[in-house]
Amino acid sequence: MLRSCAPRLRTLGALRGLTGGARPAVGDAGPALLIPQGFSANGVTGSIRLEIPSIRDWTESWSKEIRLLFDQFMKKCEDGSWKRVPSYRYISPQDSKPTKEEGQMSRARIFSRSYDDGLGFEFVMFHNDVEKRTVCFFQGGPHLQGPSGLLHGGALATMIDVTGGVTAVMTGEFVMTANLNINFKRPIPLGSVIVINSQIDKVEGRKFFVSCDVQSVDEKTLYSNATGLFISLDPEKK
Ligand SMILES: CCCCCCCCCCCCCC(=O)SCCNC(=O)CCNC(=O)[C@H](O)C(C)(C)COP(=O)(O)OP(=O)(O)OC[C@H]1O[C@@H](n2cnc3c(N)ncnc32)[C@H](O)[C@@H]1OP(=O)(O)O
Repeated sequence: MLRSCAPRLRTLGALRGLTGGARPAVGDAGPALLIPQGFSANGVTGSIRLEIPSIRDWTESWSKEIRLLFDQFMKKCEDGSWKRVPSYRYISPQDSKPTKEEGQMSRARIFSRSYDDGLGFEFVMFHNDVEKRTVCFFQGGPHLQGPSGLLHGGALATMIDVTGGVTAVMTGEFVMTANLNINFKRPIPLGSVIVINSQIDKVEGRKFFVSCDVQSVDEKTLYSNATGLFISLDPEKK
C-alpha cells in the first residue's frame, strides 16, 4: 500500500516551499499538483489533486472581514514567514484505482470543498513553519446551518479537523485523524467569520498532538477549543 514515502514527501516538500505570491484574478486557476496518495475504503490509493495557488482566492461571497484578513496574511507571506496553504478540491478520478464504484467515485470531491461558492465552507489557511502553526479564516455559508441561524457543530468539527490535519501535514507527513476532542463553548452565528488557530503541541514517533482554538475575529469570544491526534501512516502496514 505505502511501500515508499519518498515521492509523497518530495511532493509535500514542494508544497511546503510554496509562498503566497501576488494575487491573481478571481477564478484564475493555478497549476495543479498531485499528492501521490489518496484514501479509499481499501486503504491508501490514488492521488489528491491540489489546485494551486489561486483557485480559492476570494470570491464575491466573501465578506469584507475575511477579505481583509486574507489581504493581511498575504502580506505576511511576502517575507516567507507565513505560507498560504494551497487549496485542494478533489481526488483526481483518473489517478484512483478502479473500483466497483468507479461511476460514483468519478464524482468524488473533498468534502470541505464540495459546495458551490458561498454556500458551504469558505476558508483560507496560512501556515507558519517555525511556529508549527496554522491559522484558518472560515466563513460558514447558509448550507451549514444547524440550529436556526447558527453554524452546525459538525461543520465546525470538519474545519477543526482540516485545520489540525493541515498543521500536521505541513511537517511533511501524510496523516489520518485518530482522535478529536471538541468543546463547543459558544454558538457561532451562521455567515460570521471565525479564526481557527491550530498548533502542534507534541510529536511522538508517528503521533502528532495538535490543539486548536476557535475565536471571533476580535478575539473577544472563544467559540470552541479542541485537541486532536493525527497519525502518519505506517509504511510497513497494509
Ligand atoms: C498541504 C496542503 C493540503 C494537504 C491536503 C490534506 C488535508 C489534510 C487534512 C485532512 C483532514 C481530514 C482527515 C480525515 O478525515 S481522515 C479520515 C478519518 N480518520 C480515519 O478514517 C482514521 C481511521 N483510523 C486508521 O486508519 C488508523 O487507526 C490510524 C492510521 C489512525 C492508526 O493506525 P495505525 O495502525 O497506524 O496505528 P497503530 O495501531 O500502529 O498505533 C500507533 C500509535 O497510535 C496510537 N493510537 C492509534 N489510534 C489511536 C487513537 N484513536 N487514540 C489514541 N491513540 C491512538 C496507538 O496507541 C500507538 O501508540 P504507541 O503505542 O505507538 O504510543
